[in-house]
Amino acid sequence: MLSPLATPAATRDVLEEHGLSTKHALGQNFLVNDAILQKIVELAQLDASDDVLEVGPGIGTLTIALLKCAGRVVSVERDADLPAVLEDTLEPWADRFALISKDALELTEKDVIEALAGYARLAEHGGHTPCSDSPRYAAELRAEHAPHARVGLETHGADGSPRTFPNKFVANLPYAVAATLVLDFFQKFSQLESATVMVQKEVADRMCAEPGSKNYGAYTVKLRLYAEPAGRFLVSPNNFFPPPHVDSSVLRLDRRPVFEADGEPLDDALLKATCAMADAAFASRRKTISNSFKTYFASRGNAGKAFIGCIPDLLDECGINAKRRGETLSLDEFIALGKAYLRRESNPL
Ligand SMILES: C[S@@+](CC[C@H](N)C(=O)[O-])C[C@H]1O[C@@H](n2cnc3c(N)ncnc32)[C@H](O)[C@@H]1O
Repeated sequence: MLSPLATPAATRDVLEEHGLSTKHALGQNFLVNDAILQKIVELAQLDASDDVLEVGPGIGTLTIALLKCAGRVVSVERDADLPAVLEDTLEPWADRFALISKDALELTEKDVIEALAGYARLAEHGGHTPCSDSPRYAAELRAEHAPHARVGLETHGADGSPRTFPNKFVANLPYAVAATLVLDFFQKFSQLESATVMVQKEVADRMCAEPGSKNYGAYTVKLRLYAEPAGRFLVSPNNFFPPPHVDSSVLRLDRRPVFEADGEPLDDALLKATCAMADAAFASRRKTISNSFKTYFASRGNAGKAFIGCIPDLLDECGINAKRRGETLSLDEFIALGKAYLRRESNPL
């Protein structure tokens, strides 16, 4: 068994011991089936060289599975009642686990570096860190002395190549913020190689949607600039305590290896412009792309209104028929629009 907490009885017992009950407002639907944990860690392809970022450890059910299969785990939890629980349930792994108590939507790189500095302190003081003399921990020891230096995020992969922490994001996410968090983390943590996340099934459908389908929208385009779906499976409500009212999916997204359009790297300005083109194309989903662009720019002040006259040329330059709808455009066409947009001397972004 990967996690002794993955049963309804064990989950109820832990909550009762601490005088707690689940909080619906925080999306607290705890996993109670070990077979699902097994499938999550398999999909995430974890090994001891992986450093994992988790959002919402809850009482630690999935966290234990992560600690058994990966190297270090840093978890972010918003519920102020849970650190005391996690101190108990994760006690055997205290040397490889760090908790950041805050809203994951506000997580910064600095928070993660400070969590790493915590590991370094343990290593230096003998702690319980079993591999404190391994090269993987050298960077953290340096982080102790310069906790805000970027070097604090350096670590080494299984093949000994340098990389930065955390390289994998694995979580059973609070559904209300799941879509936002996944996109935000791919944008914010450039070192993330993949995200393996439990989300509401409909959110997974949006993340995986292809052009021309009803689930394809501005969010899909933005996420797919950063990552590609690499596998998923369905999870029914009876695998949670309490059961949610929706079906869930676990989805793995792998970072796109290189951001390229016509052989050129996508820089931040182009990523931002391409995201704006996605918002513009889906501003009025039922309208033609030309009219949807007009609606979008009309709502963006005088500079936006002034840009409306450029829309026919912009579409023409990218070989996009003005009568098409946003949902038919491929990722490459959105990137082409972003590039053409940036070529304009004055743009309202
Ligand atoms: C679906 S539960 C998952 C719990 C546990 N990982 C499991 O699989 O059983 C979601 C968790 O996210 C936490 N949470 C909710 N909103 C959050 C936020 N904005 N930032 C960090 N954690 C949050 C909840 O308190 C809860 O522990």
